[in-house]
Amino acid sequence: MTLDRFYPIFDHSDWLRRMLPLGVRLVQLRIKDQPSGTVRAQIEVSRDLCRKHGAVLVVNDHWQEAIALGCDWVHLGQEDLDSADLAAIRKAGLKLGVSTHDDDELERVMGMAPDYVALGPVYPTILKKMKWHQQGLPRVTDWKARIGATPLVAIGGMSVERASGVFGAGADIVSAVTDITLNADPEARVRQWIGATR
Ligand SMILES: Cc1ncc(COP(=O)(O)OP(=O)(O)O)c(N)n1
Ligand SMILES: Cc1ncsc1CCOP(=O)(O)O
Ligand SMILES: [Mg+2]
Repeated sequence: MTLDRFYPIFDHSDWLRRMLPLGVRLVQLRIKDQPSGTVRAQIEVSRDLCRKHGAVLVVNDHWQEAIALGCDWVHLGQEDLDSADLAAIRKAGLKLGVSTHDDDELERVMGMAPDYVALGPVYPTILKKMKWHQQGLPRVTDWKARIGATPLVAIGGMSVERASGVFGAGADIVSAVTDITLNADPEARVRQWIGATR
């Protein structure tokens, strides 16, 4: 299965309800600091919305809930991977996307046969405080050379205007948060993204 080249990330199923009808085909639900009942309910609603619209849902962090609720994909960062049960994730048939930021992390995750590798932040991000300021485009090219056929997701400070340069550097997929969620017209921005990536 080939993943769509545009990969928005949202923190609530209401965003998916708005954006999936526009043609989003790959989306992440990234919920932080919510009670477990809310997390489960959000995943369930998002799962059903994605099924209805024929989109791929990636659940961030909450791999146990993703298994329990019959989801298809999880995204795990390095700290998540310290405690996640990869065998259980694979046994349940879930696909796995992983975050990387440096050589050691890349070496670690390639041993897990991930279904995509994300590199970030390619550009400075305002979404969260990170140890890395910006990886830059040469790093995208280097990562792609090292992971071969595994899809490479570029994340961090992405915008419609930056997408073609990032694809040119070797990314297969571009992921964005605040370029959409903080835009004055998020629907129009998603339409621009879809136009720029298909
Ligand atoms: C596509 C994509 N890339 C990277 C991340 C970051 O994951 P992680 O390092 O676990 O950090 P949190 O998002 O959980 O704060 C991601 N979620 N998606
Ligand atoms: C979660 C995450 N991981 C690396 S950069 C990033 C944030 C991306 O957000 P934005 O697209 O707003 O920079
Ligand atoms: Mg995480």
